[in-house]
This record gives sequence, C-alpha cells and structure tokens, in this order.
Amino acid sequence: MVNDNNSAGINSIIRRLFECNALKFGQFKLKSGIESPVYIDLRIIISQPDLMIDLCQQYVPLMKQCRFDQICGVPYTALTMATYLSAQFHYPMLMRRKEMKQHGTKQTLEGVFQQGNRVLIIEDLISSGSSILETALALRQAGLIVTDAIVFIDREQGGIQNLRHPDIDIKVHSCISFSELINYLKNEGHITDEKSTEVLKWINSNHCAIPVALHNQLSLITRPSSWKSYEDRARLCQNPLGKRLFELMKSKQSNLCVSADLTNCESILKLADLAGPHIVMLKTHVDIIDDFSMDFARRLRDLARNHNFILFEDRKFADIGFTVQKQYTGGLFRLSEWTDLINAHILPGPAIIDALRQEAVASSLKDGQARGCLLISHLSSEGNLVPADYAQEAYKMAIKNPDFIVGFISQTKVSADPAFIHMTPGVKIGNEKGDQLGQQYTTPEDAVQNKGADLIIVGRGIISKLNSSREEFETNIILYKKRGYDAYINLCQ
Ligand SMILES: O=c1ccn([C@@H]2O[C@H](COP(=O)(O)O)[C@@H](O)[C@H]2O)c(=O)[nH]1
Repeated sequence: MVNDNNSAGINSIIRRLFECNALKFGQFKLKSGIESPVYIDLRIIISQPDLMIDLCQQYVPLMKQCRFDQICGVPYTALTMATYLSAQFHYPMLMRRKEMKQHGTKQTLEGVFQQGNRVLIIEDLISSGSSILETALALRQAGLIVTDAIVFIDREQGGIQNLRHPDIDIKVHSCISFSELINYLKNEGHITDEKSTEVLKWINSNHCAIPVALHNQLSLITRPSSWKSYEDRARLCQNPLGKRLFELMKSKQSNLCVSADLTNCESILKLADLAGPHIVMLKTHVDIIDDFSMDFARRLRDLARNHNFILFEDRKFADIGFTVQKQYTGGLFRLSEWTDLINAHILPGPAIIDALRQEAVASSLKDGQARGCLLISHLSSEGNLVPADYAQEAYKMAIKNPDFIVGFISQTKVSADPAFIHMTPGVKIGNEKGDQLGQQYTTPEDAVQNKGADLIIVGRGIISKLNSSREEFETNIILYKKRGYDAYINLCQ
C-alpha cells in the first residue's frame, strides 16, 4: 500500500482503475510480441471524467518539483491529461503530432513556443521509455529543452534508468510504481497472492531497452548524421586499437569475431588460420585450454598478424586493481604480452580500469602494439542478474577513459558516441533460441539492427564446422560474415 499523505487518493484511483478494467490480468501480447500477464490501458479513462480529474490531480505535486515553461503530452493517451492540466492550472501546452502533416505548415509541433523554452513531458505510464524519448527528440529538434517527464505509473521495466542515460538525460517522476499498485490490489483482495507473485516476477525479468533505431536518432541532435560508417568512426576514435578495429571492419568488409571456445592449442590454431581471412577478431577463453603454452600464444599472435585480426581474451576481469594486474600480466597465460584486447566488469569500481591500463601501457611501450579494454554492460544468459542501470554506469566509466576503453560487450546500444564499439555475443544462424545452459541466441540481423551490435561474436555457430570439410567450414563462416556485414550496410542506408 502507498503510505504517503496522498495514499487515500491514489488508492481510490487504483481501485477505480481496476473496477473499470483499465488494469487487466490474463495473457496479453504486447507491441514487442512478448506475452504479458498484465495489461494497463489508461486510454479508457476519457470515458470516466471524475476518475480522469482525480488521476490528473496526482501529477500536480510532482509538477511543482519541476522547472518548465510549457507542457507536452505524449500522443495519444496523455494528450487528454496534458490538456486537462494545461486548462486547469494555466500551463501553456504544446502538442506533438505522431505523423508529419502532409499539407499546410507540415510541422510536427502545434502551439506557440520559442527556442530555449523548457518543456515538461506528461505521459500515462513508462515501460522502456521509448514513447517519452520520441516526444523529447521532436521537442529537442525544435530547439526546446526537455529535462523532466511525469508519468502516472512506472511499470518498473527499466524505462526510468534508460532515460537517465547520459545521451538522453531525462528525469522521470512517477505517481505510483507497478509494485506499489500490485501490492495495493493484493492487500485489498482484488487479486490473489499467486497472481501478484506471478506479475511481479514477470515484470522483474522483463526489462525493456530503447530500440536501437530510436537511440541512433540521438545522433541527429548530438552528432553529425554520417556517424554510422566504420570509416567515419575510425576517424573519431581516440583509442588506437578502436581505430584499427574500425579500419579493419571497413577493409575486410567484416564485423565478425569468432569465439575460439576450443580446448586444445592445435584446434585453435587451425581455426585461426581458416577463419583468419574472414574475421576482424578472434576471441579466446585461455583457461579452458588443456595444453596452453607461451609457444602457442606466439603462434596465435603470428597468425593474427598474417591474417590481420585482433586477439581478444574474454577474461572478464572483476577483482581489485592489485589482483587484476597480476591476473593480466602473470600466471601461466601472461595475457598482457600477446593479447590486444581484454574485458572487465565495472563491479569493483573505476580502479579496475586504472590498474589494467597501467599494465597495458607498459606492454605497449615494450612491443609498440596498441591495447584496449571492453566493459561488460550486459550478459546474454537467461535470468542474469545484471542490474538495469549497469550499462549506464559502464558508459559513465567509458567516457572517462576513452584512451583505453574501446567499447562494450552489450546486448543493446549503450552509447550513441560513434567512437565506442558495441560487441554482441549470443549470435547464431538458425532456429535455435538458446542452449541447455542459459545461453540465448539471436540472428546476425537482429544483433546488428535491433540490439545495436557493431560486431557480432559467434562461437558454436562457427566452431561446430571446424572438423567438416574445408569447403563446408568456409561456406558457413562466409555466410556469418555476409549476414553480419549486410545487416550493418542496411542500417547505414
Ligand atoms: O554475455 C555474454 C558474454 C560472453 N559470452 C561469450 O561469447 C561466446 C558465445 O559462444 P556461443 O557458442 O556463440 O554461444 C562464449 O565464449 C561466451 O563465453 C556470451 O556468450 N555471453
């Protein structure tokens, strides 16, 4: 139950929303295609004027916390709410058209405004934050300032965190959270304990991301529109390894990284030689190799030089600075001597980056080869516990260290900054949705066009053909290379 002074008011609104079927429980197919056990439809409140007024009144205390000159409702549900708030409290309103007008002024914003005016966005509820972002983009493109939005319900699916991303930077205030709403309905006996547990569990495991195409539009405001090509991105990259990677992707017409998850040196060397012409990167997990030796590392390095690809050890460092330095330079593997790229979790805090950078710089001074690091922003495995704001925190650390951080191991776009590369594992051609141990697969097209991958990481989809004929191996790897690269070309057009 909501416990503030306003709780009686908001609880009565929730009860009335439930009674008029604006809060539905069952099985519903959402716009994204996924099945949800709950559906919230606030559109119907236009038919309940008293409920509409009471619900809009809930926005007023939150509006008093925001600085703005005008308000703008997200079409269509919140248009009526914004209209009520504007008329009742004398806030000038703007209206954004969803479709561009085909005649007359062809404008997408209706109402009077001046560039530099501050606009508060009014929305009914937030899941991913995409609808608010679409409206904010239209307002910002017209020179208006958007810093805040108010919603009635936060569905707690990551939208508030998505919009706190530094590329977007919108603070969303909500009248009630989804779990408060569900707890109230359960405590009042409107839904059973089981239903409440089921929907809360579903919400917790169904966080939504901002679609890549929409995130990319941020570049219309903050970046030159040609940022997408690999050549342009190579030019913008401060990190020499990132620059080399973008150049390689352009010259080899490939955005493919093969994950050499094999357990003996000879098979990895065979893979590197066969895959070399088609890949820009080979990823290892050295701790799964039974017969690792530094001689193997040198031979792998030679193949990487001959075929011109980058060596990435997927070590996922996650310890204090003192320890990761030793893990990177020492032990059996002496990774800093022969790998170009490593990756790290941000969990231990920023010192992990400083520690790895110190050793990378020392190794680069010895052999003249650029080194870099990726930050892990997401994991591909089902039910992983990476929190919703992890990617945003990774981004904040990356922008402080662009000389060393090349980009992210991601499942969705972390940054609109063209200098950062997004690398996505869990890619496989075919109908397999995953393996028996939690891996989740997507296609090269989905990874590049919907998940924001600049580079796809493929393991079993390629290594499973290592013992087939050479022709079969090549046909398969060329298919991955072509589908990954074509997806990028399509995105750029
Ligand atoms: O979130 C992550 C991070 C890393 N990986 C690694 O990528 C490959 C994927 O191999 P497949 O055979 O294509 O499933 C593997 O080395 C993982 O350790 C990941 O899958 N997900």
